[in-house]
Amino acid sequence: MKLLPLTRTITRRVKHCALGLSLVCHTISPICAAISFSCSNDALRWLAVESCCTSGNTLLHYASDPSQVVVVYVDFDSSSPWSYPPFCTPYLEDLASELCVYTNSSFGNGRGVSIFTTPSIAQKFATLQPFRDGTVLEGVNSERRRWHTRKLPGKGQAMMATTKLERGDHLTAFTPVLIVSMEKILPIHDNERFLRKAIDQLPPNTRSSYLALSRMYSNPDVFVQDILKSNAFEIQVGGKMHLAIFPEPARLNHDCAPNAQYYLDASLLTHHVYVTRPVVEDEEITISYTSPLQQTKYRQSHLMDSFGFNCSCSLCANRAAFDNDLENINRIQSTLGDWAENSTATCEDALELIRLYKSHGLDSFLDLPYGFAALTYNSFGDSRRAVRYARLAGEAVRMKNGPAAADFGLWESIAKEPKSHWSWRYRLR
Ligand SMILES: C[S@@+](CC[C@H](N)C(=O)[O-])C[C@H]1O[C@@H](n2cnc3c(N)ncnc32)[C@H](O)[C@@H]1O
Repeated sequence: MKLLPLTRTITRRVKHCALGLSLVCHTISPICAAISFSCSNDALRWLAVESCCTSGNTLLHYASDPSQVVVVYVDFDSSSPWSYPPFCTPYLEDLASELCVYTNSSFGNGRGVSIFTTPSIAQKFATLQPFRDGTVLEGVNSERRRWHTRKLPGKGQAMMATTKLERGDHLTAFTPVLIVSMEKILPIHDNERFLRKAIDQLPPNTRSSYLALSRMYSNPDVFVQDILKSNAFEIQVGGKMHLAIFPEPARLNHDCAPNAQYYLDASLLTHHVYVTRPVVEDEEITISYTSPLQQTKYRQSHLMDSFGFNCSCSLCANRAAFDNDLENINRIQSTLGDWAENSTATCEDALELIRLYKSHGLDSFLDLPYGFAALTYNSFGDSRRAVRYARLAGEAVRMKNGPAAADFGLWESIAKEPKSHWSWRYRLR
C-alpha cells in the first residue's frame, strides 16, 4: 500500500482493537512515527510506536499497552507535494497558527527542499509552479560549472572562477534546500528541534551539503540555526519573509565592490548569479552582503554584527577616499532626482555619477546611475543617449532584480519609446 502525504487527522482513543475494522498490518515505516507527532492529541504524541496497521484511509496506531490503542482516520491527498506528514508545533497564540515542517524530497531535480512555515503559507508554496511541474526548473541545479570552491586565507571557502567571464554572464541558478519563516516565535531549542527534522528529511547528499556550510558560533546545540544565520538569503513567499539556504551560492564571500550580483526569483524559487565585470580565471567571485552606499564604518559594523568578520575589501581599505566620494555620489544623486523647476541637474552630472560608480568598482549597482543618465538625457531631449542608457539600466536591473521586476519594464519601455515617457524634454520646458 502506498502511504500518501497526510493532510488532516482526526484522532479517537478506543479501548482495544476490536472495532470490526478489517486491518492489514504493515511494517513500521517513518510515516507511522510521524503520525504520532502530527496528531493534535498530546498524549498520542509520545506513545512508543510498536506497530502500525493501515486500511484504506484508516491507520491503527498502538503502543505497548494494548489498552492505549488509538485509531487515526487519515484523509490522504494525492495532489499534495509533501513527501512526509507535516511535523507541527502546537498552535502558537502569537502567530495564530502552527508552524510545520514540510518536505518535498524530489524538488529541484532531486535535491529536495524542506520548508518550516505556517500551513497557510505552505499551501501557497504548493501552488508555485516548480511544485506542480518540475520541468520549469530545467537547467537549474545543473552541474555545468564555470566555478569551483576552495579555501582562501581569512575567508573560509570561496567561489572561484575556473574560466574567464564577462559582464552579463549567467553563472549559477540554484533552488533552496531549506526555507524558514522569519517569525521569531519559538524558543531557540524548540526551533532547533523542528529545523533538525527539516534537515533530517532531506535526501542524504542535500543534507550533507547543508551541514558542510560555514558556521559563526560553533555551538553544537543550535548548529542548524547557526548555519542558517551565516548563509541565508531572504525571500518573500505568500507575503511573508523567509530565510532560504542555497548551498552553492552560500559559498560566495562578501566584497563591498563585488564582481557579481544575484537575484531571487520567488515564483520559481531560484537564486541566480550574474557576473557584473570581467573576471579572470581563478579570480574570486563575490557579492555584496550590504548596501555599498553607506559610510564605511556602518558597512563594517553591519558585516561584523551580522556575519562575524572584519571587512578589509578594497573600499574598506581605502576608506577615506571612498567615504569622500560617497558624499559626492549622494549629492549628485539628489541633484539628478530633483525634478523641480529650479533643478540644476545636467547630463554631465549623470556621466560623473557613472564615472564615480565605476571608479570604485560598483559595477553591480550601475542600474541607478544608468537609470539617472537615461532620464536626464531624455529630459534634455537627447533620445539616442536616453535609449542607450535605458538599455544599460535594464540590463543592470535584470541582473539585480530579475526580468519580472517593475523597474526592468520601465527601462525597457523607455528604450523602446523614449518620447512617450513623462521625462521627455521635461527640463526644456
Ligand atoms: C555565506 S558564508 C560565505 C562562504 C564561507 N566563506 C564558507 O566558508 O562557506 C559567510 C561567511 O563567510 C565569511 N566571509 C564572507 N565574506 C568575507 C570577507 N570578505 N572576509 C572575511 N570573511 C568573509 C564570514 O565568516 C561569513 O560569516
